[in-house]
Amino acid sequence: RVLGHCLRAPPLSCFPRPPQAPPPAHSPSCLCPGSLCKLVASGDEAGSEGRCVGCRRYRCPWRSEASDPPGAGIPGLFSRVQTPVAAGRSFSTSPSQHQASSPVWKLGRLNHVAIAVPDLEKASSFYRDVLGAQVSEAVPLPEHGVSVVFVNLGNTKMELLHPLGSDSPIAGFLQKNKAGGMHHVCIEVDNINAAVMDLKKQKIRSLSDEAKIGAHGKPVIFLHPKDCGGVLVELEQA
Ligand SMILES: C[C@@H](C(=O)O)C(=O)SCCNC(=O)CCNC(=O)[C@H](O)C(C)(C)COP(=O)(O)OP(=O)(O)OC[C@H]1O[C@@H](n2cnc3c(N)ncnc32)[C@H](O)[C@@H]1OP(=O)(O)O
Repeated sequence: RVLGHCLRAPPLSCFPRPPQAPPPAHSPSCLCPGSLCKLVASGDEAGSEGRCVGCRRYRCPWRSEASDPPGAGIPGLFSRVQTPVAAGRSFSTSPSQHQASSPVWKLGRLNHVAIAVPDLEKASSFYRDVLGAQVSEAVPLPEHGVSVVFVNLGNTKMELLHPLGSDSPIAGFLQKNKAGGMHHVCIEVDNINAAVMDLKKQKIRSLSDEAKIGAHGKPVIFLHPKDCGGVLVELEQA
C-alpha cells in the first residue's frame, strides 16, 4: 500500500525478485498478470499513471518498458508526479493529472534514521555488542553541534547523535527526552535546491537558509517538524 510496494502481496515480497528467478513466470506472492501490465503500459487503464496496477512498480517485470515516464526505474528514485497514496489505492489518477506538475526533483531512498543518545559509548555498545551491527567510530561534526556514530544496517543506516559544543540542537532535545529517542529521518533527493524551492512554495519551512554539508559530505537541509507531521526531516543530496 506504500508507493513501491506490492498492493496484493506482503510488502517487499513482490520486487525485486531474486536475480536468478526467471522473469516471465508469476511470482508466487505477486498476483500481477501480464495482461494488466500491458493495459497500464498503453494507458488504457484508469489510474495507470504509468505504473503496474498489480505490483505498483514502474518497471514491473511483466510490462513493456516503452511507456515508462522520465526518471522511472532509476533505482531508489520515485517520481514527484506520482499519485498520492490515497488516489493510488483507488486507481483513479488520469493521465492529465500525471502531466499537471513537472518533475523537478525526486525523492530517493531513506538514508538514515537518527537517534539522539545521552551516552554515545553505551548506545554504540548496544548496537554493536547486543544487536551485532557494524558500528563506526564516533565522528565529531562541530559545525552541526554533534558527535555521530553510524550503525550500518545494510539497506540503510542509523545515526547516533550526541551533543557537541554549547549550543547543540541535540542538547535541547535530550533535555526534553532524557533517555534519548528518534530525532530525525534523512531522505535522499536528486536535486536538493529544487526540492527546497518547491517545498518553500508549499509552505514547508526549511531550518536554514541554505543547505550545509552533512555527515556524509553532501549537502543537507532540515525541514521543520511542525510542517512534516511532527517529524524532523533531513533532505540529503543523493
Ligand atoms: C550531521 C547531520 C546529518 O545527519 O547530516 C545531523 O544529523 S545534525 C543533527 C542536529 N541538527 C539539527 O537538528 C538541525 C535542525 N534542528 C533544529 O533546527 C532544531 O533542533 C529544531 C528542530 C527547530 C528544534 O529547535 P529547538 O530545540 O530550539 O526548539 P524547541 O525545542 O522549542 O522545538 C520546537 C518544537 O519542535 C519540536 N521538536 C524539536 N525537535 C524535534 C524533533 N527532533 N523531532 C520532532 N519534533 C521536534 C518540539 O517538540 C517543539 O514542539 P512543541 O512546541 O509542540 O513543544
